[in-house]
Amino acid sequence: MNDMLHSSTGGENGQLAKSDALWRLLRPVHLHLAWCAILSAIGAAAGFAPYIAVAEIARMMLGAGETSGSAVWMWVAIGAIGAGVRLLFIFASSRLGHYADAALLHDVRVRIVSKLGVLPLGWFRASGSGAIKKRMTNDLEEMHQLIAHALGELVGAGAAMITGFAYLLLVDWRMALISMAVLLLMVISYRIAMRSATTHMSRLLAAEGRISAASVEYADGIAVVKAFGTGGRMNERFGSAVKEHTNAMLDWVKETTYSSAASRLLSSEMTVLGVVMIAGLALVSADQLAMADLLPFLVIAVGLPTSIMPAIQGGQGIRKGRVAASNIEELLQQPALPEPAHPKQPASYRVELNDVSFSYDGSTETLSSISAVCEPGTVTALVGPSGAGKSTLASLLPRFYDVTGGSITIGGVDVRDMTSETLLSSMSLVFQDVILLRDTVTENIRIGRQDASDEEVREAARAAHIHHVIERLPQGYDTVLGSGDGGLSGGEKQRLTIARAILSGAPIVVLDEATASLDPDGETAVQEALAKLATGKTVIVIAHRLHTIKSADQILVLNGGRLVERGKHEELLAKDGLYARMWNAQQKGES
Ligand SMILES: Nc1ncnc2c1ncn2[C@@H]1O[C@H](COP(=O)(O)OP(=O)(O)OP(=O)(O)O)[C@@H](O)[C@H]1O
Repeated sequence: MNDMLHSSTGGENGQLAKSDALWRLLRPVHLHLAWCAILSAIGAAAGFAPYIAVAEIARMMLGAGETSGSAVWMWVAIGAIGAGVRLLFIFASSRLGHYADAALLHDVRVRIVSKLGVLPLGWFRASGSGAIKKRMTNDLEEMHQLIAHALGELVGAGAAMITGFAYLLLVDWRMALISMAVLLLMVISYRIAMRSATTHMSRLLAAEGRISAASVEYADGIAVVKAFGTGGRMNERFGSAVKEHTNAMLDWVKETTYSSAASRLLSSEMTVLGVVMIAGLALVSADQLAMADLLPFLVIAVGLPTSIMPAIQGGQGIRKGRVAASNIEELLQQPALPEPAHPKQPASYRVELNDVSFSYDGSTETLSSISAVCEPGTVTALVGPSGAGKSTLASLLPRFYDVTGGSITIGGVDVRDMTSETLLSSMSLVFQDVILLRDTVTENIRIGRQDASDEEVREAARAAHIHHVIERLPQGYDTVLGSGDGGLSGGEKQRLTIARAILSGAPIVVLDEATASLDPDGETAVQEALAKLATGKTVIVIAHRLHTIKSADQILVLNGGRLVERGKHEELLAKDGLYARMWNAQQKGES
């Protein structure tokens, strides 16, 4: 069943495109691979020489051919040379395969990394880290298997079978055809067993996906599971995914019981031996075949099924490699963020939205005709119901995506006319999903400005009201943080990123206020840290709790991707529109 699990997982659709992708990706090592295949074929063919030598010597002993001592020694020499050539050529082919593999994968890795460096940041958000990791690890591993192993295995197995049959045909064509028929039956029964592999495999993969999602959900939500007992929907989801996986597996096993057993029976050496013996002895007793000519079939035909599995596995390796190559090529063909031919430097840090529209899919407008000016030294708050487009609008400033209509300018220069470096170094981004690197606290803050001294890092931490928290950590500023670290609370992590932003000193600050409610002390600390960060800068803040932006210089109220109200807190309350309704609702909720 394991063989079946690894069999074809895709239909014929797109096979051509996948082959093209593989061909293109392998272009730099085409010559290496051709040599690798040639060496492997010669090695595998030469590997038959010792068996042929044994068969020929046995034939001579039984009087079917030349019996001179020199002929025996000649066959001994041929056998020994064949074994030597096999060792040498298979070794050389494997070396060459691994050499081509190292050269190509180095090249592909470099291309992927440089591509990741120029892709729009929005692509990363949309793809998710899992998909990127898959390209960098699983797909590259499949390519490695193809180049370093599968190709050689497939060609070697093919060459071995062709050489074996060619020799057997020379000995006796009838017996050779009988042996071939048994192997053909084996391949046919294997194909029957694999007939519905695609459907079963998709079902199994879907079930595996659900098990993995349910496991992540379970691990992430373990606190809730423990707090509310071990039952509940999470267990149900996990249980049903496991059950579906088992059923899919059982259905497949049930359906393929006979064909699988038949292919195993036919592929067994005993079956080939039995058929060869019966057919051979029948021909011998009918005086159609010399006893000595039966020997090569007992020695060689019986060994031929052993080449079939490597051939099938090599074929599967190539199929998987093709899918991996098409995934990698898809990534390499993602359009890069266009960089300006003649980059400009902004004269100031006045942010202007001019009739900005944006659509994720090119048809539905997520933002429509938004115009506003954010002056340096002021705070602009973006508010509105969930899904109004606040995060989308904020993400257009650092060019996570490019506007689809209108323009965004900084100091009069369109953001698309600045290099990514100029643009990103002009702004600090403080988002809710705090990313901490697996590194020390100091280095996590120093991301803000690489050349900052330890003292400057501490200064920024003090300004962000996080210094005293860091001091209490086991190794202070040298404590190593990272995903899953339990050392810092949500508010503390956010203040750490604020310290980063303070250190960078970027003149524009885009921040997404935390939606998670902090304890009053934590919230005051975050607010004070933000106030320090914002001083004298162009600040654009996505606000969820309206009381935190009461004193903003301007509040832009978004609804359904449109700018429906703008003004200061009091002015908007007096308007008695959407903002006033949101304010009243939040006041009521809090009281
Ligand atoms: N990557 C994306 N691809 C397609 N549509 C998206 C994407 N991100 C957001 N949207 C859609 O765009 C619309 C605006 O979403 P956005 O996240 O900007 O709203 P928001 O006002 O920030 O909401 P919230 O307060 O809940 O964060 C929503 O309908 C959302 O489903």
